[in-house]
Amino acid sequence: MSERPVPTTDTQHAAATLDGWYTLHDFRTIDWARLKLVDAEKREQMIEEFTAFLASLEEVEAKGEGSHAFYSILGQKADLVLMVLRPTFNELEDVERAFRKTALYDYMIPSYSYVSVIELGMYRGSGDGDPYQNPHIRSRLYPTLPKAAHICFYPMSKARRDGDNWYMLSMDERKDLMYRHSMIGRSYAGKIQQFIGGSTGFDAWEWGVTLFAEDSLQFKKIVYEMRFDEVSAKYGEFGDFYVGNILPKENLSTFFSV
Ligand code: VOV
Repeated sequence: MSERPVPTTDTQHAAATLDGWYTLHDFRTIDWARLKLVDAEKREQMIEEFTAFLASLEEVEAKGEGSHAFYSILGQKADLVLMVLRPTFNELEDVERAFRKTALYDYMIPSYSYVSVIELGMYRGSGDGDPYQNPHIRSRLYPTLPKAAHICFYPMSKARRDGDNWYMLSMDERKDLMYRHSMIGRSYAGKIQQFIGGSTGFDAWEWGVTLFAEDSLQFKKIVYEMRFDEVSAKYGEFGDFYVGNILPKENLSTFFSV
């Protein structure tokens, strides 16, 4: 049995999508001035408790029931991001609740958040059979997020301007443009892993783009190269970019040392 109805593509204006796990990006800024006032022993206890919270997320991931990524963020837009993937909105809320209960949470100021659902476009169809039963497709819809050295997140939309309106293009035109986009993407195989979250109706932009890489320079290279590609050059509209470094739970003491 398919978990979701199998979409058909060509008869509709909207490109059919396969939809996987719901995704929350929760960006937080640490209130360092307040944290400095906490004595060292209490701070260590808080870090221990937070480590246990991250370990509980790892257990869910090990069971294949969700995934997460925890990264520090460079610059002043945020200090941390917890990216969480779960089968339902309710389970995302469960994670938010558990996060809220940690003592360290009280020293974190919300800076940005983004809600989406892992999405695969079906511009080129999905092959024979029920795509939701195809192991390759499943591994992309319900992924275990990489533990790569670096993350880059940004929201984006496709333009709806007079003249350049993505949503007024024919399916064939969009298919052709997306094919060219995918060819650039493929040239970054082994360097960048991308996760596209569809967010129309969920958040302020239409997609949340999350990229992972071992070499942070690859983010600049792919985004710059794509700017010259028609899909991005004509139709791409972008929000703020958030970049950062993996934060393993073993490094929390160093991260929170003040
Ligand atoms: C590793 C790089 C990489 C690769 C291989 C890749 C491939 C593909 C394929 C094959 C497809 C279509 C089918 C599907 O699988 O969804 C997509 C779809 C999409 N992409 Fe992409 N993309 C990449 C990378 C990649 C980047 C860096 C960006 C940001 C664009 C930029 O200018 O900053 C992006 C955006 C998107 C979006 C917003 C969509 C959905 C658009 C829609 O209208 O539906 N993407 N993408």
